[in-house]
Amino acid sequence: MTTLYRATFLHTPENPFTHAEALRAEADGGLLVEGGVIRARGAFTDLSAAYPDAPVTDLRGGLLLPGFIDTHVHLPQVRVIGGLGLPLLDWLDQCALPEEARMADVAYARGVARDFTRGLLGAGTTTALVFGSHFAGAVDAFFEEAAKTGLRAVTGLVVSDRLLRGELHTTPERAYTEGKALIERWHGVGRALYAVTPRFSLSASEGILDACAALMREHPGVRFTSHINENTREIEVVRELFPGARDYLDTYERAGLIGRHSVLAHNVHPSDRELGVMAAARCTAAHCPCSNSALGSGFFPLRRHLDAGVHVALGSDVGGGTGFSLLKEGLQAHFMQNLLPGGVPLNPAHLLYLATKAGAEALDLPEVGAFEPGQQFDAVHLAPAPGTPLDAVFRNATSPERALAAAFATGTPGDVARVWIAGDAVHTRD
Ligand SMILES: O=c1[nH]c(=O)c2nc[nH]c2[nH]1
Ligand SMILES: [Zn+2]
Repeated sequence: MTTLYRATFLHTPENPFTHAEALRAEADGGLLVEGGVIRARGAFTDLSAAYPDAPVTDLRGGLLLPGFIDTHVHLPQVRVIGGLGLPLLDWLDQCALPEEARMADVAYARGVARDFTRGLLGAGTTTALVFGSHFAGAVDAFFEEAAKTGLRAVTGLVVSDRLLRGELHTTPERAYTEGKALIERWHGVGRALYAVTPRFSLSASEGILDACAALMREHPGVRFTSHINENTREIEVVRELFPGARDYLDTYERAGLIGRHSVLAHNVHPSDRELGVMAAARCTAAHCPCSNSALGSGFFPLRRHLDAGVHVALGSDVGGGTGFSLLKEGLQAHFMQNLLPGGVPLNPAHLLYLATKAGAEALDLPEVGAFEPGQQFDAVHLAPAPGTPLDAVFRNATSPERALAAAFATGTPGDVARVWIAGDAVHTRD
């Protein structure tokens, strides 16, 4: 099936942190999509002349962006968003972990997976690196829900063997066998990819990190994700637990877990050595600004990451984060860099890149992240309801870039009118 989409569209096929003019915009643009793949892109008048028989879907009056890519979000925490006012370790104990224990019940986990997937798609997120559950049945339930809805999900069994609560602990042997079974069942099936996921070094012994490394070695192509350097108290505990490690990163590095397919969430308090190793390994820091603010974790040192050459993408970190919208994460990143002495001034091109192409790079998914011919048509149509302030800005914007800035400043999931993955409509606002 072929469709010619007519829209004001923007995308960042290049990295605006390293390329001038990275933001590409068409005020009256056309995207020719055939079988879910973008075949041609340009001014609408040119495309309609070249493809006069293609049926036109008219999306004028809003903005069409590549689908958002969330590189850090927790499946079992959708129902506990809003536990404000606690630092990380207290928030885990009081808010997150009691809910995560409920995921042992697969029927409960199915409901959570539905809420979660709806939250992502409704915010315009089409690809997500998802911290799964400590329970294999819940991870299965989420893979099934993602397959049903079309969401591109990269996820896995979360493993820990200490310092959480008994129900959430496993053993290195079980972590390996359950992980292996899930990889064999899901990795590379449809749009699903597996991510080996020790929760964080605080809750993961060397034995369980070694089990994770065995899964990575035996299944090339699976992704790796965990947390790092989020909170000063957490870092102290990790230092005590791993007296032989040079730093937090080293707890993963010496197990063989750091490489091109590794995504480490937060990294608010890194050392220069850690940044150097992350850059050399070409792994990614998933920056989660709303979570860092809500949990009081600190200001992400974006300048130091960029100077060291570390790739950075964006994560919502639901439920430490405050919702699924990567527009809100972009705005909060902008605020925090503004407030941080020596912070990086972030313009709309940076924000769009962080919310889209940067995530595709992080996950090594060249088929998504922008509107290049040959890429999948994963897209979000922002079309605010008539009479809203964002609608007023859109109707009076002097350029697509101005409208994009306003979308980050004041856009919400309520402004997401329609979302496509591989050309299929996966969400339509009521
Ligand atoms: O923001 C966070 N959310 C979590 O669930 C978590 N677990 C370990 N470290 C974490 N940080
Ligand atoms: Zn997290």
